[in-house]
Amino acid sequence: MSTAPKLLQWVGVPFMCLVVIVVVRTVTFPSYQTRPPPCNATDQDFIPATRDRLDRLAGAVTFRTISYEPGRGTPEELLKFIAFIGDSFPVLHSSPLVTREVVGNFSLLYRVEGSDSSLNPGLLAAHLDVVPVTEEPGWEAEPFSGQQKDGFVYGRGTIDDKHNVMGQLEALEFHLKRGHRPRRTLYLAYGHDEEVSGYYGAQKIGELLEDRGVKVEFVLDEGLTVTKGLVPGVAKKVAMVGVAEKGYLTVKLSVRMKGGHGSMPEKESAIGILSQAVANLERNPQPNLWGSGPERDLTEHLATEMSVLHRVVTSNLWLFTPVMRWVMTQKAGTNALSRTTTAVTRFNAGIKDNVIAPEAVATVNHRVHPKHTIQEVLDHDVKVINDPRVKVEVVESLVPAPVSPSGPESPAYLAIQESIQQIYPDSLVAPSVMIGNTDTRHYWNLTSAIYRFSPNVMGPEDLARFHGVNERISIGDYERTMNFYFHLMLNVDRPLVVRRHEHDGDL
Ligand SMILES: N[C@@H](Cc1ccccc1)C(=O)O
Ligand SMILES: CCCCCC(=O)O
Ligand SMILES: [Zn+2]
Ligand SMILES: [Zn+2]
Repeated sequence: MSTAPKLLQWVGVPFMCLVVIVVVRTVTFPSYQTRPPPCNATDQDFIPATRDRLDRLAGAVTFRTISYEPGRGTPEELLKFIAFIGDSFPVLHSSPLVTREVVGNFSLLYRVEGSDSSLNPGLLAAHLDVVPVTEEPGWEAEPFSGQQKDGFVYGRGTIDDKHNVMGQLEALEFHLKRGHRPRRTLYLAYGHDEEVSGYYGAQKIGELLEDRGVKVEFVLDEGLTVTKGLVPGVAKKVAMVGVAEKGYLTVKLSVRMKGGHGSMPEKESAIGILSQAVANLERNPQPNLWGSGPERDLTEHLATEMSVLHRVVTSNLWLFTPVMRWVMTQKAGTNALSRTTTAVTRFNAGIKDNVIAPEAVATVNHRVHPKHTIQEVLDHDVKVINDPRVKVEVVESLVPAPVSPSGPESPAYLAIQESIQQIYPDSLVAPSVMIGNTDTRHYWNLTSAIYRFSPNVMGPEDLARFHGVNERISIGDYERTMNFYFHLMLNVDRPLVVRRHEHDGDL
């Protein structure tokens, strides 16, 4: 037999088999998207973003409740904010159903007594503090003004995380004002130092609840959001519910050399050596683990909603994972889902123009992929730095969170999904990995059903607003935030058993 037919036989036939398998899997790949039972909410079951509600959010933003370091914040601002909250929600604060405790001097723990003690309490979390404002220019409104402009409320904390604090309290106030008596006891836990790991706030709340033997049905804290234009190949909005949370590892790099007069420098300096180490870290990212952890579920939950080419790839990850690994690293948001990230967040050296710096110090902030270990991340750093003169020290670390149940195995997850779909009927919902860290680390012993989600919409251009310039929330999104919590409080106020959710294809 001549070469050509033999080549065809040896290459053509297997290739055709491959094509058939890829096509069959694409057309038969299951849809994970479902719709909840019809919502029987009436027009009265709606919280409008009225002037007074917007003014309360704007008022909350004016308090400079900045966290700098663990144990170093702005106590007087926190006390003013706490008093403002007390004045803003008179029904809630005078209800016989509600008790409020101040924990760790500046954190708040509300308990709303439910009538059915057979139901485990639920816990909604958020935080009172914010990160500082850097000297980066570009704010279109004063960062602590709460200014309402062009349909947005501007300011530090408007999406991280005062919209959740105020949105939850507005929803509860609205329920209680109408005489609603919850069946399920509900905790509202507001830490005052989340931005510096929550050791004096949420940790104390978690310990206090544990000491009381409290077990909760679920925890919902801040997290990723409803996203648009973030998932390659998906035109619809995608609500990403964090069922997992990356760990973190903060590393201090330091180099000590001989100082001296700027006129007689040695061949190498502490600054130069450390700069090279930092450059090596940035040029050699931690391994790409996309597809080995819960981020795979996010993609597979959206496969049937994607444009054809993306759908072929995501329905055949057995073959195309290397392709996905490349695609997902092209943008910061999806890269953060794929690997342990490396962010050099501080670099300090030198005291005077004509003095050789005897020391250079840098801080590296890693967010650890769920399938990575702290030691593996450290080993990679040391290997890549490849210079014994650079001292590598662990400042703080946290292992990745346990993965919470999602989908049909988790009624709490479905109640969150249902609430999202009632507010964003055109949005898809999928489990995801929380790429930042939250106070939920302090609630691991209270339940295995821990979720991270914030009910506002973020596009690619919005991600930089977290901890960045022009943090803002649209009036529409704040209205949807309040109403998400209104519906959630109703959707969890029954025994959480799995209810049949119709598959999109069934409708
Ligand atoms: N939530 C903030 C601050 C934080 C960092 C690390 C642990 C806990 C909280 C972040 O993710 O950056
Ligand atoms: C990315 C969303 C926020 C992460 C938690 C925080 O910075 O408070
Ligand atoms: Zn936050
Ligand atoms: Zn934050």
